[in-house]
Amino acid sequence: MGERETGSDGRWENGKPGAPGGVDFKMKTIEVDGIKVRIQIWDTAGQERYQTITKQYYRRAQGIFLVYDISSERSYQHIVKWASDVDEYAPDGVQKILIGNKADEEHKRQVAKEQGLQLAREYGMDFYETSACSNLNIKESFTRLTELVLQAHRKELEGLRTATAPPELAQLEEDEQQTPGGHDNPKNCWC
Ligand SMILES: Nc1nc2c(ncn2[C@@H]2O[C@H](COP(=O)(O)OP(=O)(O)OP(=O)(O)O)[C@@H](O)[C@H]2O)c(=O)[nH]1
Repeated sequence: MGERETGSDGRWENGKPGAPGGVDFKMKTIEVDGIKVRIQIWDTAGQERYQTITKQYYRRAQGIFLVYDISSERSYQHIVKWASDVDEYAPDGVQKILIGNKADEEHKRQVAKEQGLQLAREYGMDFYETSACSNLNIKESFTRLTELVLQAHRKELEGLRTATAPPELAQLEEDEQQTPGGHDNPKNCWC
């Protein structure tokens, strides 16, 4: 989707150039529930000729936007194919959101909002109509997808928090005494 922001402090940053054909990479830091989350965004091309490459990027995805253009019935019909590719190549727990983009082009609309909602319901996904031009629902949809990814990885996050928490002082003293080279046994060493 054609995001247009650039720069740091919550705005888009261009990723390293040189990602292979059909893939655009950007990074952004957003805050969700008081947690600062740095997200990597891989924008894979829709064209058929890039499919072999772009499918490889699904494997490590944690969240995916399936995007159609509200002014193109054809792009809406294509979502079925994208969804089946995602099922085949993305990890099981991947979080997905359906997006109807170009909502600013109301005069060219070919896909009713209800059709988007209906498809999203069928797939059990959240749904947003967005506009990269008028900035409609861009922040909301990224925040929601990040929220879903965080929720899906809550257990891993809790594990990380526990693992990095500083041990209690008493625990440190206890560990020191059990160490072969600890003060209670100066003759012991590691060699
Ligand atoms: N009016 C309008 N135009 C948009 C919007 N988002 C993207 N565009 C235009 O649509 C065209 C395609 O945008 P891209 O960002 O290249 O779309 P893409 O899905 O990455 O295209 P592929 O790389 O072919 O998959 C460009 O001319 C954009 O300016 C939008 O929200 N509203």
